[in-house]
Amino acid sequence: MSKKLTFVTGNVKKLEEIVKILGSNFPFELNNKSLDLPELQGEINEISVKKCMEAYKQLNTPVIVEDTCLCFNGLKGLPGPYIKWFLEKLGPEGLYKMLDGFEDKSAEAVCTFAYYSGENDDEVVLFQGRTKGVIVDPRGPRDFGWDPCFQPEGYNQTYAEMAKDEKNKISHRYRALDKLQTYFITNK
Ligand SMILES: O=P(O)(O)OP(=O)(O)OP(=O)(O)OC[C@H]1O[C@@H](n2cnc3c(O)ncnc32)[C@H](O)[C@@H]1O
Ligand SMILES: [Mg+2]
Repeated sequence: MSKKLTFVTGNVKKLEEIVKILGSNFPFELNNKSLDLPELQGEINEISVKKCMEAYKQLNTPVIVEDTCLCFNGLKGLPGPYIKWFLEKLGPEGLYKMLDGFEDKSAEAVCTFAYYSGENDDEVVLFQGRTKGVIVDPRGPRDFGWDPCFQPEGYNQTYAEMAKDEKNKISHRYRALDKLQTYFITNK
């Protein structure tokens, strides 16, 4: 193994899923570093690029970060990147109630990985995965974020009710990691 990459997150549940999804099929050594990185406001891609550069500034080594958004179509994409704060204050029930006055309960979970090698001519590379669904009255275990109120399209279970392996086959995170994996396997 030549390259070492550092994945920076303060979220253990994210890390757990990433390790499971990648399994042994990843050509680089992936270390984890827990930092609470500042997240600037803006559009999804811009936030990810800035988060990645901030991680690089702090660690000075090739880094990967991930940012997850939950976009309500009825609210024109909000809370989007601000979902963490909405979830923290309102909980999954409150997220569902936010859509009370809206007929459209559809939403999209968006996961963006950002990688920066730190090498001179390189830029931050993004890998994005999206999963469509609807926001429902929460059902299932409460161990990971907004999982209880997100029901993926074509399923009658919420992410929280699904077996972890099943979520990991269709999730926003899986889809983003699939692209990231292909990139690193091709650029070994
Ligand atoms: O250190 P980082 O990686 O930023 O970790 P974080 O917890 O701050 O994560 P984000 O900034 O990406 O904010 C996303 C929010 O959505 C939650 N979340 C992320 N992925 C999720 C998933 O697959 N299912 C449910 N909730 C999720 C997460 O717990 C946060 O509250
Ligand atoms: Mg964060």
